[in-house]
Amino acid sequence: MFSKNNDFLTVALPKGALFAEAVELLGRCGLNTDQLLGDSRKLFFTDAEQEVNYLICRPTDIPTFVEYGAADLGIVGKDTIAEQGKDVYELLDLKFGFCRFVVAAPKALTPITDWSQWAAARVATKFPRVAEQFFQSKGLQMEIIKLHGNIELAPLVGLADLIVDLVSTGRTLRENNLAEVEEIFPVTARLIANRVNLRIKDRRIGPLLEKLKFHTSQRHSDC
Ligand SMILES: Nc1ncnc2c1ncn2[C@@H]1O[C@H](COP(=O)(O)OP(=O)(O)OP(=O)(O)O)[C@@H](O)[C@H]1O
Ligand SMILES: O=P(O)(O)OC[C@H]1O[C@H](OP(=O)(O)OP(=O)(O)O)[C@H](O)[C@@H]1O
Repeated sequence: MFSKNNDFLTVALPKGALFAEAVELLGRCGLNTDQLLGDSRKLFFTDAEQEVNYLICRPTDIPTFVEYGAADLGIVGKDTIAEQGKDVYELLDLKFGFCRFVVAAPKALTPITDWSQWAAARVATKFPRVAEQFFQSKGLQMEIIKLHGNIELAPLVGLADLIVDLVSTGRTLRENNLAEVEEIFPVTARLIANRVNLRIKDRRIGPLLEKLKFHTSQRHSDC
């Protein structure tokens, strides 16, 4: 059962691309993650011995669970944090989930050297806030079109002129005849905390944070 005992630490984990590495990192820090490794449809797990609850959440929902204190800690990409601007405390760069926010365009139209010719262009993205801020910093007022995925389709079918999206290997751009125009900022997974619970549960969060710092610094020097 999910424990509502206040001594328990509740950690929100992102299902999907970041899940396996998040679980592996917590395991390295001494948490018993065995329950998380099975093929289960359960959305929460409780480790009564270590007094930890784990919530399995959609990545985009992690900041909400943490902001409201339903989870004390969460693991989520910097992309999601930047886009949502929720009131959560970003504790640590976990140094996995490496990717980059980029502007991309149909390959034939790149490189773009003169942005003034793109004023009022249509930009498809899952991240309207990040896109808006980037183009505003260039003094450009673009028409931002919010999509929920497969953003690379938009320029191919004339829905948009440009996209703002995450790139890791670059394969999705390449296979859809798009090319990177400009990097916006790099992205990694981050540890976030509820601002109030961070103080109240310092006894639980402090030691875990120290272990995570140690293991993420090791990880960096491994690369
Ligand atoms: N190609 C990639 N390479 C590395 N990391 C990535 C890549 N794509 C996304 N990520 C990172 O993984 C996080 C989760 O991505 P994932 O695709 O699992 O979920 P999502 O579909 O974006 O979330 P949701 O289902 O809540 O909309 C992203 O927020 C980003 O930080
Ligand atoms: O550079 P690559 O290694 O090809 O990775 C980039 C792709 O990964 C992400 O998509 P995801 O798989 O999360 O699907 P989505 O389009 O539904 O967000 C991102 O939105 C790109 O489409």
